[in-house]
Amino acid sequence: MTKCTTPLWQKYNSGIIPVIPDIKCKSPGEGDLLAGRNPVAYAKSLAEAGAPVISVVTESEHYGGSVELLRQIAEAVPVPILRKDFIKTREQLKETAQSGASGVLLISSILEKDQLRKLIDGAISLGLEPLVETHNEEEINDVKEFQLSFLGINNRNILEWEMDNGTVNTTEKLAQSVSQNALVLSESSIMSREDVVRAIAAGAHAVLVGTAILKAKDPVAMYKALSVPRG
Ligand SMILES: O=C(O)c1ccccc1NCC(=O)[C@H](O)[C@H](O)COP(=O)(O)O
Repeated sequence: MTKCTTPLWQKYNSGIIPVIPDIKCKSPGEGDLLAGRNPVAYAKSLAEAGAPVISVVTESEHYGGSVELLRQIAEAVPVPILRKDFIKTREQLKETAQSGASGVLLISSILEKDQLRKLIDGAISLGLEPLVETHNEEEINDVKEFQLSFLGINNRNILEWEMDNGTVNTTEKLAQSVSQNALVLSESSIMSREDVVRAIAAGAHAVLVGTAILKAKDPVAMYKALSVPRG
């Protein structure tokens, strides 16, 4: 039950910092991010560049995504796909599994603890690897009772719709407080190699990057530039 973390650990153990590209068609802060590109072709190019996992934002109103896009990318790309959305129900988990995703984001700030527990169990029972996302010390403490293989630290407060200035400082503050033997993913606001190095030095094992790759003149070159050797 480690569909996403296995390839991430393999990359990490090979000495390269694993970078998960995040595909979002637009964002509240940046507007259109695809600039006329086909998101499926974009996903394929990043898988070919070495991405061990690809993340797809399916929320439609703010990020322009869809479950249909998730399905198309999962069908076209030979690496595990992680679904990012505001998942609150078992129905959404079923839809995620049926679309061909391997992992699913569960956001601790929008879920009661019991609801989160049920969704973690539900995801696992459907063959999905849950990525449980936190943003502050309280949330890190709240999820300590769960045995997690994949834990996210979002450098932004997702409830502010990307209008806040997230920084890797959040990962630097929180990564050492993670008590599980989990793969720790630093998400959002990672713009440079220096940010990647800082996140890993703080205790993260992998990073998730959307905007910096999407906005680069040459996304594949940017992807490779961010995939730096570890320490
Ligand atoms: O991260 C979330 O909790 C989330 C949930 C549902 C839809 C979108 C969500 N966040 C947006 C992202 O996933 C960011 O695109 C991602 O963290 C990359 O951030 P950035 O590199 O700053 O574009």
